[in-house]
Amino acid sequence: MASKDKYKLENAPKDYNKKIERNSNFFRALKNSLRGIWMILVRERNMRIHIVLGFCILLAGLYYDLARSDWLWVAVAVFTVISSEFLNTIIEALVDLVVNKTYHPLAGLAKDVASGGVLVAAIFEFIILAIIFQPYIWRQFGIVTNFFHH
Ligand SMILES: Nc1ncnc2c1ncn2[C@@H]1O[C@H](COP(=O)(O)OP(=O)(O)OP(=O)(O)O)[C@@H](O)[C@H]1O
Repeated sequence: MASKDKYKLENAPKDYNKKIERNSNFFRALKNSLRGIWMILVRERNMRIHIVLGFCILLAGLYYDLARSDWLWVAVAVFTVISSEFLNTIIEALVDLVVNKTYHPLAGLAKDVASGGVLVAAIFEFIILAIIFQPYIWRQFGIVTNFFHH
């Protein structure tokens, strides 16, 4: 495989000599998991966006010196979106594998529902971030109002 096609697994030749076996030790399992994380970062632009956004949120949280309980909500919001993107990528890969580039309404349904899940998670993240950061951002502009105080 040419190096630029390294991450395009769709066209990878089937290697029947390669064995599929259980991960024999912890470190091999860890290596495969890290490879999974690397693959999703390389292949999915949305995942890179979520990660960059996550870092921006981290910096904003440090800047505004969020309370410990706020950090918990922010972490839940960010990781929910990232998890849903993992699930979306798994479903896309499995659907492509099963239908092998042929059209099927159920394939479309599975992909659309998976990507709908990411959208719902992103809306959840937005709501959490709005609730947490609203007072800090408004104060930045001299407006001291906390909509969600009561
Ligand atoms: N085999 C198929 N049969 C029917 N519809 C399909 C099939 N493959 C894709 N689609 C439709 O095309 C859309 C885009 O599919 P694609 O595989 O390009 O996902 P994507 O653009 O990578 O999605 P995402 O942006 O969530 O990563 C799907 O949501 C689905 O509606």
